[in-house]
Amino acid sequence: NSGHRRSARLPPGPYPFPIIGNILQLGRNPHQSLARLSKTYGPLMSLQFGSIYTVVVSSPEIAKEILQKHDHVFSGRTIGAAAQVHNHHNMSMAYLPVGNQWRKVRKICREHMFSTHRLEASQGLRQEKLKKLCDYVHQCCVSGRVVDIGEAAITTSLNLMSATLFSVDFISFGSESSLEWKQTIQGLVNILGAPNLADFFPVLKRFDPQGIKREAEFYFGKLLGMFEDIVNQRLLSRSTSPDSPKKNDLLEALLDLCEGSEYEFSCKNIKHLLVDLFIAGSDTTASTVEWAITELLLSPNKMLRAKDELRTVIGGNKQIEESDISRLPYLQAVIKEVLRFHPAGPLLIPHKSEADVEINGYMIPKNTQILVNVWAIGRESSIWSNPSSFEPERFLDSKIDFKGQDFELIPFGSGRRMCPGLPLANRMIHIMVASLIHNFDWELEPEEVDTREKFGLALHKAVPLKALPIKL
Ligand code: HEM
Repeated sequence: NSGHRRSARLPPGPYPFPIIGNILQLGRNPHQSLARLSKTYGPLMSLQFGSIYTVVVSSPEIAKEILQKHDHVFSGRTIGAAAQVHNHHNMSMAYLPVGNQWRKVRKICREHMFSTHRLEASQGLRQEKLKKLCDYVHQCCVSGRVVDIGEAAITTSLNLMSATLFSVDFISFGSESSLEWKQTIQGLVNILGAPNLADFFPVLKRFDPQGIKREAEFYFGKLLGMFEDIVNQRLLSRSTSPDSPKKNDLLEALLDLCEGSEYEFSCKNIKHLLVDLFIAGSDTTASTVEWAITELLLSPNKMLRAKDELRTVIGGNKQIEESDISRLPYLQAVIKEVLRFHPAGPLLIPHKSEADVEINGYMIPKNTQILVNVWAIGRESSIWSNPSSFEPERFLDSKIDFKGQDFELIPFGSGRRMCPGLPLANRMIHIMVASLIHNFDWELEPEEVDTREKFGLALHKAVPLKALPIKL
């Protein structure tokens, strides 16, 4: 609150206007505006968004202080009105405070979904979905149709996720149900990422001036209903044919947990967990794939190098498998470079301080919203040479990785709130990008590629990439 401002020890920042504070300075692309402001005010900067006092972190050193050294204090979340509908925030992994229930949900996912063992067991399911992507692009080749890469990527990431989570043949390219899933999930992603005046000004909360809460209620309700159908179908098949072999997926494990007493987990918890995983995992993965293909098309030499590596390591017409990834160092460097240059969560998910803490000689009061600008860190010229050019080579002789230990590259965050989906995301991104470039050549249409960004819960291309596939 504005009282904090009078203390000389708060981090510096631009002057806040009465009532609105610094809201107008956010602009359309807050990650870019905040990166510019931090050039003036430094890597620990204060802003006031209506009633929400916010600190923006823009250097690896301070990110380390916040996400590692003082992790226990900064692991809270600020929760907007949109996330509170259907009581989601009280069951959601992404919004629950760090405590027993949050630990329980993270543990369930770690053990039953993201462990190497589980991911190895489910990779065959993903392999089938990858083949669908290749078949679809192949059809486009035959009929001379351009492919909207972002669309193809979101359909595929939804399919890869649904295969891993509940082995359902989810959506097919261009089908009606596919459109419904995509629109519902993207609708929810957009609504959760949209700045809401009712969050900045609590007096407006009950008026819902932008209709965000209403829209969130609609999309959440729809998605919860869709997952309910899937859960009910599985419950039915478990009860009608108890002797048939168990499915090797997260849903089966979750239903087992519901039946056991160990976890106190209910069908309701399952639905809310599935919502979280789909919201956090599908759009982020798809937009990363779209950026990767965009950057490779803009740098024909790098595209050639990535294709050469695939031809040498995998050979001819074979489809890539997840176990090939470790033998593809150039592809890995490409994906690291994409995550540096176009991190899907440019400001992470906002954190919140749970107590007063001193960082770098400045006071950060309890309940401060914390934004970590990983986009700015990724483009900082004192850390990276030629930060605004796409150079996967920079990672070839470097040990820097995005697993949360190297604070100059933290697209998945770090510390206890770090993205739990990283091991799955890592596999999905590599196999999608590899499939798209190994099996096809691409011709750009139109000639010029637009690389502007559109801010949201996931950072997207403002103009979708469309390219014509050519069968090799
Ligand atoms: C390119 C792909 C992805 C990127 C860049 C990404 C990035 C992130 C980031 C930056 C956070 C917030 C970390 C923080 O607040 O400090 C996060 C949280 C989260 N991610 Fe991911 N993610 C990706 C894919 C996935 C996938 C595939 C899943 C699940 C299947 C997933 C599930 C989650 C969940 C549930 C959270 C909330 C965790 C919590 O608050 O405890 N993400 N992710």
